[in-house]
Amino acid sequence: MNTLFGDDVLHRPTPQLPDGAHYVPHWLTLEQQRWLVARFHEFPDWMVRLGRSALVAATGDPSAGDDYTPDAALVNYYDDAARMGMHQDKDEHSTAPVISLSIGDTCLFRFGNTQTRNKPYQDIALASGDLFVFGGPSRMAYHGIPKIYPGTAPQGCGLEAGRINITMRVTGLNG
Ligand SMILES: O=C(O)CCC(=O)C(=O)O
Ligand SMILES: [Fe+2]
Repeated sequence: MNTLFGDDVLHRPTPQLPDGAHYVPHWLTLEQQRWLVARFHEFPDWMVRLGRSALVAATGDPSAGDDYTPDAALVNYYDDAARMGMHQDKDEHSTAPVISLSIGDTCLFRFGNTQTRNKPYQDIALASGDLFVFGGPSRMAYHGIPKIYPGTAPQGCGLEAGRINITMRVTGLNG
């Protein structure tokens, strides 16, 4: 085994598991692991194009998307009771804008300041189809979702209930 702490060093006793639980050590070969990891780098071109056109629409600057190449997207599903606490999007090592698209139920989006998770903040109702961009001096603004408004998804948006939010990001990571 080609690892620093193989099974000979890091002893991994075979656990006794209850019915229905199955543990298969080393099921994936290294080649299969490499293949799977490589799949994570296949960010779809259509989403890069979507991100670029969103930036152009948001800023009104026809060249705003030229240097923008998102390499990650987070998709969150919110049911009636879901919330997201105030936070900064700071896992990325790039200062490029975050682009947020909303589909389904309207939510209350709390968009705050870059210093604290508390006031001053603004509450904005993000509805299905809305685009929100936070870049430049707002890139590190605290934000969160205190509330979903159930039953507000428009007919034809593809979602019967709940809300989907897609955020595109430039991670600035090579990994
Ligand atoms: O759902 C939203 O509009 C915000 C999502 C968000 O802040 C995040 O995914 O980091
Ligand atoms: Fe966020």
